[in-house]
Amino acid sequence: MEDYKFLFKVVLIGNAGVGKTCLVRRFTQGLFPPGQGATIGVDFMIKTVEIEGEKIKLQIWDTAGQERFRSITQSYYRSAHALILVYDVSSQPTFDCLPDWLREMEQYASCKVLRVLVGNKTDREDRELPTAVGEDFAHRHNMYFIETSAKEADNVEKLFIEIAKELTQLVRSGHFDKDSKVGDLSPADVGSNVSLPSDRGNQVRGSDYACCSRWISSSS
Ligand SMILES: Nc1nc2c(ncn2[C@@H]2O[C@H](COP(=O)(O)OP(=O)(O)OP(=O)(O)O)[C@@H](O)[C@H]2O)c(=O)[nH]1
Repeated sequence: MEDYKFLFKVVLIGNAGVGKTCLVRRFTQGLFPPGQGATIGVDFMIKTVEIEGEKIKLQIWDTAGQERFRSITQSYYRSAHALILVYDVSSQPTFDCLPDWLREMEQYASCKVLRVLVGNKTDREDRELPTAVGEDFAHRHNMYFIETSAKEADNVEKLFIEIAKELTQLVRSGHFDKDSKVGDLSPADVGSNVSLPSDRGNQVRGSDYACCSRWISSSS
């Protein structure tokens, strides 16, 4: 058995070009990749972090933002413990699409999923979305909120560490079924220390979202 306490699946979604791949690369490899292409379908990376002396393995799924991959990427929502919905603070259209992404989440993800809204590219000088606008959206939809810059490595570590902390607490409090089986989308190396949202698929009950409605932080 591998040496970790919990394995969590974290899935990034959001419009093409908002910086999902850069956030994942920054966190897992510590770099800001120069001019890379759009994600095709889905990609994943693994990073183990330490939370209160325990090793927590994060399996981070980076999905393609382009519409044509939507049916592939949707199938990854259901086994996610956390969904990170990313928009670009310098692009109003990426923010305007958030309600569509929320509908997708409600349709395809577990109602127990931890939902995080991320406003990326805070380093840009042509910001269109003030912090308060993102905060307000997250608040209204019971999501955590944080602003990041993958380029400047601002809040990226914090984003993933806070998710790992929160998921660890949720598992310990019985929010997820501890020993439920791994979904069919997992790679072969997934060990037995895995917890999954027990309530999958379309059975969304609005009230269940309240359990995930806290803030991580906003950079101001
Ligand atoms: N200024 C700035 N640019 C960023 C940041 N993050 C990403 N970018 C740029 O935004 C563009 C798109 O980044 P990606 O990470 O490929 O975006 P994506 O969301 O993964 O896109 P898809 O794979 O098509 O869904 C690239 O040119 C990045 O260099 C950031 O924090 N600041």
